[in-house]
Amino acid sequence: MESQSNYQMKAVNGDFGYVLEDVPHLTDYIADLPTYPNPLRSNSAYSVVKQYFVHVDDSVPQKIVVHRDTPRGVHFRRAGPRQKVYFSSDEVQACIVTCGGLCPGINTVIREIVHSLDYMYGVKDVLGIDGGFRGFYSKNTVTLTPKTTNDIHKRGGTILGTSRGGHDTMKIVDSIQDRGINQVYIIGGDGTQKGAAVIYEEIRRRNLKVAVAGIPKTIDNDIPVIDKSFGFDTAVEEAQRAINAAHVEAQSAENGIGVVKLMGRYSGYIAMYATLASRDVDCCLIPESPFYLKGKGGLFEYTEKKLKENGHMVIVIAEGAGQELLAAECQNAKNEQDASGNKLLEDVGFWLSERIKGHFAKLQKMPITLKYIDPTYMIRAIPSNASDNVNCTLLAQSAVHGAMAGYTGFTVGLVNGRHTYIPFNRINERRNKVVITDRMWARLLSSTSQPSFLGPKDAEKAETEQVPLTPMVDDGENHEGEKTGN
Ligand SMILES: Nc1ncnc2c1ncn2[C@@H]1O[C@H](COP(=O)(O)OP(=O)(O)O)[C@@H](O)[C@H]1O
Ligand SMILES: O=P(O)(O)OC[C@H]1O[C@](O)(COP(=O)(O)O)[C@@H](O)[C@@H]1O
Ligand SMILES: [Mg+2]
Repeated sequence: MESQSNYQMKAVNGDFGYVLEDVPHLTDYIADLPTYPNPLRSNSAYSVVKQYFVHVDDSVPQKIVVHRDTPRGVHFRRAGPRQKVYFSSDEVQACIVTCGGLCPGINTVIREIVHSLDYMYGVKDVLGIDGGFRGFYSKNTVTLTPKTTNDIHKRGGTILGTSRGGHDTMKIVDSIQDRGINQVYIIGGDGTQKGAAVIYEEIRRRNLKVAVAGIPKTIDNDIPVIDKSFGFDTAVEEAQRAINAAHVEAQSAENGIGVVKLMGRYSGYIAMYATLASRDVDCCLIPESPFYLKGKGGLFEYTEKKLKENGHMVIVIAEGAGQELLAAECQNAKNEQDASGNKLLEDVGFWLSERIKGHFAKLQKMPITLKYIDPTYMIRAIPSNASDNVNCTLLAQSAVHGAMAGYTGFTVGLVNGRHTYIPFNRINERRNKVVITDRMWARLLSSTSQPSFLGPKDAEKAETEQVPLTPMVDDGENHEGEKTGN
């Protein structure tokens, strides 16, 4: 096997097109590190498990659907406990930081990191960083113990606080060094994982024995490579309550329309899954699929048709959808960003509701009753559901096993149902988006019967790009964009 490495990724090539996109290890830049037998060897809960320890060569394929002659392709290192660890229990000074927007399950991840470090590895020193990245250099830390974190998974939000902006690499790494921290657990979304990558690089430049582990958090489910991010299931489930309310309101009025705005700045996964789950939604609008209001095949025409057929209609719109339409109409539209550099969006749900009301008022022959529901923060501020709690637990345990085993510069994530360590650059190179020429979006279109809104121009564009609008045969591609569907 040949291997080539840089700060972020070690690509190891094997036979039949096998590639391991490996994560860095402390021994890549620090020589002669001592090792210790994994304390789990004498842990009564785990010692009875046959093959509890992960084999050093275990890896997980990124592409699970293959043909007979397909090369073996990209693999990621399998997560889990190793026979040897690179930290003794009393040497570890860990810290946990949470950044970016809230998401159900953050507290569960915090709890499980603290509990796993203590109960599995005998680590007692765990610090919480207060209020996101800037907390490293502008606030005091909090001590985290199994006792103080025992029931935090029942609460929404993050007990540590979070923030956007404030990422100052030098100050953060100075603080890590000054406090003697040697394991850093960073819970956050795409922005946070970019921040984690530069922290890791600076730590490596300074030759510090500090493991940096990312745990991906995003309610938008827009982190690439991984199957699904924690909290997503909970959010989709909670969104059902808003959609149900919109449906009840719409059904109970003559020509009733319910409009629900859901999260999704750049990716419409929550809207798509909430729509597919509900069956009460007649139209789902997401950032990836441009739509138009007037004329043939437009939203107004479809709304009139639905009201005539059913007497009511439910529309789900992701907050990032239709922003270009809105900007074209509002002269004084702001082009602002939040402290992390994310685009600040106009309220597209309110805008759409007003435009629909205006259209039917002009028509005169069809009076409507429209109710607009914006449950955004209610959806992300709740505790995680049972399935996400288990998901969070396994992610936290995998992160702890990885750091104890000396891996660094990695994000832990589920790939094809297995926990893996993924190099930061793979997580940070792009954003996961709904692919509107893939099967999942086709399923949605077929379940709502909404128009595809692909005007002649879009169809032409798709044709010139040679993207099949409705693939009739299985092309065998495991499109990353449809990670949460197949
Ligand atoms: N490219 C980047 N490099 C370094 N830090 C970043 C970068 N992008 C975002 N961050 C930092 O990551 C944190 C969270 O980012 P944000 O975009 O708000 O949320 P999320 O991580 O959930 O996407 C913020 O403190 C922000 O300053
Ligand atoms: O109002 P805030 O706190 O900036 O959050 C709004 C944004 O947070 C999100 O939930 C996603 O945020 P993250 O990238 O931090 O996970 C978006 O859907 C939404 O646009
Ligand atoms: Mg983000």
